[in-house]
Amino acid sequence: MAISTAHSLNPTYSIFNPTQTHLGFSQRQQVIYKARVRPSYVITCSAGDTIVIGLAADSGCGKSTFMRRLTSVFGGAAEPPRGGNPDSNTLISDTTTVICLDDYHSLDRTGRKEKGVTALDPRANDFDLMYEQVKALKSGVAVQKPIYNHVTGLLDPPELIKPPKILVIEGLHPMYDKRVRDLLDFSIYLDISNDVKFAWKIQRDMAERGHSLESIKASIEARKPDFDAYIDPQKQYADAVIEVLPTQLIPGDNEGKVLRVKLIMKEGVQYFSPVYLFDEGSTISWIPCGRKLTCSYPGIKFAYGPDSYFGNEVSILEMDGQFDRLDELIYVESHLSNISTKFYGEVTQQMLKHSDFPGSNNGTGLFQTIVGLKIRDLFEQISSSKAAGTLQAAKA
Ligand SMILES: Nc1ncnc2c1ncn2[C@@H]1O[C@H](COP(=O)(O)OP(=O)(O)OP(=O)(O)O)[C@@H](O)[C@H]1O
Ligand SMILES: O=C(CO)[C@H](O)[C@H](O)COP(=O)(O)O
Repeated sequence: MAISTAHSLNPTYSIFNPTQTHLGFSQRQQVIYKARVRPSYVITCSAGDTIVIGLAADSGCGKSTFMRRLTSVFGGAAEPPRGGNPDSNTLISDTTTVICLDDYHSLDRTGRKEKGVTALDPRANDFDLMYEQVKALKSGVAVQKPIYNHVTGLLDPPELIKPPKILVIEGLHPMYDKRVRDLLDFSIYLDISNDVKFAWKIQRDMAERGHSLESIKASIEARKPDFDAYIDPQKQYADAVIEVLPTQLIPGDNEGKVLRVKLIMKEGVQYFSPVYLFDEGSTISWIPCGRKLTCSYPGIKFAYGPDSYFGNEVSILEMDGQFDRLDELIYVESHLSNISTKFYGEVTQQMLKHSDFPGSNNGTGLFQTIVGLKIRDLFEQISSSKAAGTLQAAKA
């Protein structure tokens, strides 16, 4: 994608209204903030073919892991912008650009502390800027996106983001603001139940970040009211939800190691046809353990069927338990339809390729991989329908 002569767009496109105050920022704070993040736009030659995917979840719920699986489906490594801020949250590959919506925090760590708001509170985020920039990228215009630095807790100088083929916006609020939501071609919500979230947080923040059990509990409790008010309700808008629950195969289990995972897929979404097990629309329960699939205690159970979710018609595919041998996943894959693979065994191949990623032996990894393949399929369908439209217009 070539970039034409860079120049600012019409000043009326400016994001910041000088009369608007950002949650009671002082005059000085506003000046610093605006200087840091005020975007300078660049017009590109792109025809605006970018498709936009939204991925919502709370912090520590597997968004990065999912993104690594998704970018791998398209091939090529995803890396931060070359020569840019080493603390950038952006990941760029040949096909995809993943931006983290934390970059639209309008209050830095100190600012949030002073105002007594969490990062989940919409008042700590700049939805006008998020909307303008996602809209610009979708229509082929590069933007100077702010960076929220998780190391320092400050807003860093912006980085240039060019319109990619696929733009993924991941974070706390991709579906909160209707204007941003309406720009999404497909949306996903990772719904991690409290017990499981707690187990994952302990595992990561205690082992890798040296936090105490008490501080992890306190941080989860402090975020919960805002999580319930602003993050969780977004799942009603998602085209696909990956819900992660404690297993039902071990009565009273609270270890969070064996998981029951549901893939909830909305019916009637353009360019997306839900995956099914054995027979589309039937209600099925399947225990695949036996000669073709090795299962140690507590085994594996699949379920599939139609259902309703927030008043929408959905299909739900469920897996409870974990795989002993990933190569045998091919047996399960061969019973799934509409998985949008390009060759027999592609799901199994992807899972084997990333067997070291968290969740590779259970439904989280399996369903994330399948959603990645569905996104590739959606992208290809949208691209070919746009190409067909362009050809027709040229003929007319
Ligand atoms: N499917 C999974 N199974 C088990 N543990 C998982 C799974 N996904 C994530 N985790 C755990 O949660 C931690 C956070 O995962 P990840 O970094 O992908 O989440 P995130 O949503 O990107 O987090 P953050 O927003 O805080 O950067 C991992 O280190 C791992 O311990
Ligand atoms: O919920 C979060 C999303 O990742 C973070 O807590 C939020 O971005 C604030 O970051 P930090 O804790 O580094 O100040």
